[in-house]
Amino acid sequence: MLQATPQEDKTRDDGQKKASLDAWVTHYQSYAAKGQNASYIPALEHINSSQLGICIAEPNGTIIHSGDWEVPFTLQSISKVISFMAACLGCGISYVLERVDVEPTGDAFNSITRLEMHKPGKPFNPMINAGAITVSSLLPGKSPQQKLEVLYSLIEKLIGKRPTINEEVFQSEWKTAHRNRALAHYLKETGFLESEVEEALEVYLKQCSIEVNTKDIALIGLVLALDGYHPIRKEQILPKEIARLTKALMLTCGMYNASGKFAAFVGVPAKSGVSGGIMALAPSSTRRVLPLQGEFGIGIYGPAIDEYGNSLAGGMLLQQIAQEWDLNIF
Ligand SMILES: NC(=O)CC[C@H](N)C(=O)O
Repeated sequence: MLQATPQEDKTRDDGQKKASLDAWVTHYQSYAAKGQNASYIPALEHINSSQLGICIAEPNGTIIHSGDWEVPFTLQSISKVISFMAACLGCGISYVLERVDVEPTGDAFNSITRLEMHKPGKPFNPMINAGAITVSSLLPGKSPQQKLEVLYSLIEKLIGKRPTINEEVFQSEWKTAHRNRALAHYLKETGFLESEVEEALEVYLKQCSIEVNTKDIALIGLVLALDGYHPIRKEQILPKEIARLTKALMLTCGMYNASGKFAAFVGVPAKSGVSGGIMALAPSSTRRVLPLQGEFGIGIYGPAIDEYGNSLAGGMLLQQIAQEWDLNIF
């Protein structure tokens, strides 16, 4: 009996995956109208909120994408994952965990309440603003520029290009970051912040303003899925311990106070940002049914967010993919 060559099989398979993504993106795009852009950062308010795009990155270099996958957006809270990894790489896991815990809060990402309720005010985890501002202050380097350089070079290794900052978004948030300033002052008073308040904020808000597209974050997700191994560079970029710890934090705290629901009903490590990005990943699974058995990274963009700050249509799209492709890790 004639059989298709492996190459033909793969092409057909990718075509099927792309057709599924196209259909789901078209379907879920209409749900964006139920969400709203993050208006507390003025520069994000006027972005076209009906956009939805996705990119999948596989270890063999295959990239499958659909919709508005190429549109640039700012990392926002997705940057917390990268700064946490960079701080662990630079100072060691135990040093970082002396200053920030690994417990979910169930509170909004920018909440201040637990800092005062639980003495001595150690931030609960690095995926909420209090923890992420602390982590930014721990990055190696004496000045904000040096700390940011550490971050940029890790990102460059991960995505293969030097990141740039969206200056308009940075300025817009810098001028209005009253709550983040309050958090940073409180953390300074309790001794968890290692740099001056304005310096920590500059690093944190600039990392939030780094511009990416869905392919970039899918690649970062892929490296995490492979426990820190970069399949295109063929290099272990992060120690396995850091990659695993980061994935655990994404699963338990990455979708803010909807993290429990995501773990329960989607079941993959994911991290969102208020600009509408979601970085997710699928570790390999022998239980999984076709079409995707190996590890892969997922990048999603849909700027209309829900009450928790997660992309509304993007979250639904991720849930659909996880269900259809049997990605749930549990
Ligand atoms: N949830 C987010 O994406 C928050 C990031 C944003 N820059 C802030 O600090 O508020």
